[in-house]
Amino acid sequence: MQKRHVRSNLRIVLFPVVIFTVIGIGLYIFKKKTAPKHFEPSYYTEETPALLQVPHSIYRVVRSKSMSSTDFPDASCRKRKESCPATILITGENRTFGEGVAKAMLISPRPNNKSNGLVGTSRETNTQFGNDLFDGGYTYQVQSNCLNSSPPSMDNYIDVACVEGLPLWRMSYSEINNELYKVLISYFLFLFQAYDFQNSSTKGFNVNIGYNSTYRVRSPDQELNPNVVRVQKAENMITNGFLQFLRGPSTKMILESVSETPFLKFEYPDFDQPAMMVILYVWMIHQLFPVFLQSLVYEKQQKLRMMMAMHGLGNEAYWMIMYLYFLVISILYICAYLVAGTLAGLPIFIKNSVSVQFTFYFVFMNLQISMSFLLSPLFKRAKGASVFGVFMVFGTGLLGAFLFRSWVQDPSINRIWIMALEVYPGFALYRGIDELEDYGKGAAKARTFGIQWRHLKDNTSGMREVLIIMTFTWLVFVLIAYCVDNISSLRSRLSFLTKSQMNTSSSSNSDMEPNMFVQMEKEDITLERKKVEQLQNGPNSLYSAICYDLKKIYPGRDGNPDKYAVKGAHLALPRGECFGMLGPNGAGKTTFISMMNGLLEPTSGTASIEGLDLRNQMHMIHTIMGVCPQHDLIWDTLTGREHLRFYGRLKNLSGSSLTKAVDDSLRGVDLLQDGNKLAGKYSGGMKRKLSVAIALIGNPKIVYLDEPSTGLDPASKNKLWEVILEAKKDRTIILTTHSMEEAERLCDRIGIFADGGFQCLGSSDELKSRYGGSYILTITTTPEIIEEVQGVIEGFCPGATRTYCLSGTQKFELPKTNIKKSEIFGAVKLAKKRFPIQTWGVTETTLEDVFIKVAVEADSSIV
Ligand SMILES: Nc1ncnc2c1ncn2[C@@H]1O[C@H](COP(=O)(O)OP(=O)(O)OP(=O)(O)O)[C@@H](O)[C@H]1O
Repeated sequence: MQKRHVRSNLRIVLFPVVIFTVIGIGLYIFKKKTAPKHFEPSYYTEETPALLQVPHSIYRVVRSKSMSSTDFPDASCRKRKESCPATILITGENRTFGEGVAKAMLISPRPNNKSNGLVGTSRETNTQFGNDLFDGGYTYQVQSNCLNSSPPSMDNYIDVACVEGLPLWRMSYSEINNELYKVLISYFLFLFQAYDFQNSSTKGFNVNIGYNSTYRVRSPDQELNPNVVRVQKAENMITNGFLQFLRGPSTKMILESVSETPFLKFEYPDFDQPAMMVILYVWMIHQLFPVFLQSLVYEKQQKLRMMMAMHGLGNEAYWMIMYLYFLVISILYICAYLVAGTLAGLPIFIKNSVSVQFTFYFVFMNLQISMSFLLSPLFKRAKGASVFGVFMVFGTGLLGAFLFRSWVQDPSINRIWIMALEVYPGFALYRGIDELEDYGKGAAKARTFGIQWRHLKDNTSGMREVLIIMTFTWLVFVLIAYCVDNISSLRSRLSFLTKSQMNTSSSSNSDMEPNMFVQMEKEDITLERKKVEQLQNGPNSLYSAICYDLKKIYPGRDGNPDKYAVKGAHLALPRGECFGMLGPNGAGKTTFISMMNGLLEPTSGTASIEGLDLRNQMHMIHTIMGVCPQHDLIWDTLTGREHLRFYGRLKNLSGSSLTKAVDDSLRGVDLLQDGNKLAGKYSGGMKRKLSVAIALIGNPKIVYLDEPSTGLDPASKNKLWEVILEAKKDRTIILTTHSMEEAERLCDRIGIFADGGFQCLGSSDELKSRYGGSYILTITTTPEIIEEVQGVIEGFCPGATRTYCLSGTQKFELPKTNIKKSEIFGAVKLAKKRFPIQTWGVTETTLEDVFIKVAVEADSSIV
């Protein structure tokens, strides 16, 4: 069945490919345009100033009572901005040498704070070099003193401050370690740097450098390892100090900067005002929602789902098939989306973990499918559902970007509210994609990796939050959608319970019914009722379908009284019988058939089909039932053969027996040549033939045919009748028709249904002899003499009644008991001598006459 949308499914799955191809081309052009001309085509290397890690003023260590050393700066320096010195602890075997080198290491005062002398930053980093120098935080010039320096200022958009380096001598490195430990653990303060000159002298320089190792990075195996931050500059400073100590200030050995290996330099265009790319991704992923919703509503609107149910496809199976079908499309779509996005070179796809991305989209797709099931009962028309879906998708993207995003970023909004909003799947999708985009872009800038599974361990992770919420919402939606879908059958089961209680509490419920039900029952109807009552006592292998007093009352709405559509029908149909139901419009035929095929729940009474009870075994009855509804319920996008294969499978046919059954069906209804044509391109008659073939495939035990030959040409009609006559041999057929010819040709018994009940039952001949014991005389004269003609007819046949009179043409019913056919001929001959007769004729009663008579009688008997 699901093959029917191959092309449209392919179009859907290729949609992201098209979009990302366009974006990829756009980015390629952008890249070409913006690539620096003086570099190799698109490769680039970046220089980073070599920096020191300097603690921010408030974290620099000062003297306190708990510390044994008294040479630390006084705490009063904290009151003045950036005036606390940065302490450098030094030790070694030779104090004079060590203090000399440390002093030479610090650069002389530079009053103008020019960036030429920049050496340190207080900014945290998780890279060795920290090339984010210009991204906030103070930048320091470490000098021997800051007496003449200007206060912190802006230089080339960088805050530059002078910081005084304060070397303090300690007796041993263990003393330094002791102080470093105390300072760090007890006060959360940081010393600037520590140097152990060991046995260094003017002849040789051996140094051990102490650095701040509180910056940590995660290693690939998830360990938190200390990051060796900015040690290069510390090393260079002390080496330079040693050189200057030996050779004087004119000799310098300065590490200015470090260069990375070349990398592909490409800044992605910043579309993110406001979150344009995120909106696009949200639309692309969410666009399957209207497709699914429309598809579900379409099957309901076209009654295809009902048709499938009537052929044995249970609710659960339908759910499963549709769900899996949508899921397969979704998975293909996600794959196409991820591959196309990656090929287009977008960071959100390249930088983030593929498995995280796939999991996120997979969970959302499931949520989206369950939401389609949940909302589908709200719509009657597929177009309405589709329009709603499209608006919802577009609205979600826009609301997400312009409202929801700002709420997420606003720390003053309680997280609970954000989580409540994320219960709406569109916002959860927006949040997730926004996270992926942020991680992707950030990673592209820093040339690291985007979101990984380990990021989801963090309790504050937005992705973790939406994944949990979406999974929860998905399960809830599935549960609610399933309950809503089954609510009608649940209700009917409950109503059946109350009805059976009613039936057991009172043997007859006739006192519930209005007086108008009470009318004289015809003899044939009484016989049928008695037969049914006898059959009620035990199963009978001869009878395929038995109706026990089926009744249907439609509840009155808007102040109207209840409508008694079927007032109690008894019927016993032997196997192999084709039973015809005739009746005027509104008589209750469709209601009766709908109760029999499970579309409507009887108000009371029941029926047994092949021993199965209509009230609680309908799902089993569906598997042995075939239905040709009044209006063709077929998929325009499936071929006739595919229809038959689908319904054949529902009837448990498979393999070669299925192929044979399909071929025989197509041949039977003369559609073999057009079997592979789309049913949407069939003519009205061809569709009708297909509907009949669908009803008969799979050897059903009982078949309902509602006006099967409507719209067929005489030749096709005859062919179809042959098929039905052949089919009725080993099954029971109930057929409704307005064609007397069809009823007479196909039906073994006919029941005329009027005013909510059978008015007569019997074969065509029985009915004609029972209800039509008269000749019909049709006579046409000039209109002026119709009274005279009527007088003559009534004169020669007492009891003659005029049933029709229009512009000179009159019809008379002449009771067979009062006149012979030859006497009619003689009388007309005599009449011709008195007045001119244009045309005349005598016929026996037809089924049509019986029909009209019975219908009129039923109509006039209504109180
Ligand atoms: N859902 C409903 N709610 C209320 N009344 C209904 C409903 N469906 C049918 N009826 C009424 O029940 C009566 C029987 O309708 P039904 O459709 O069974 O007649 P019918 O014999 O099939 O007519 P037709 O030959 O025109 O199809 C009609 O008076 C109709 O108005």
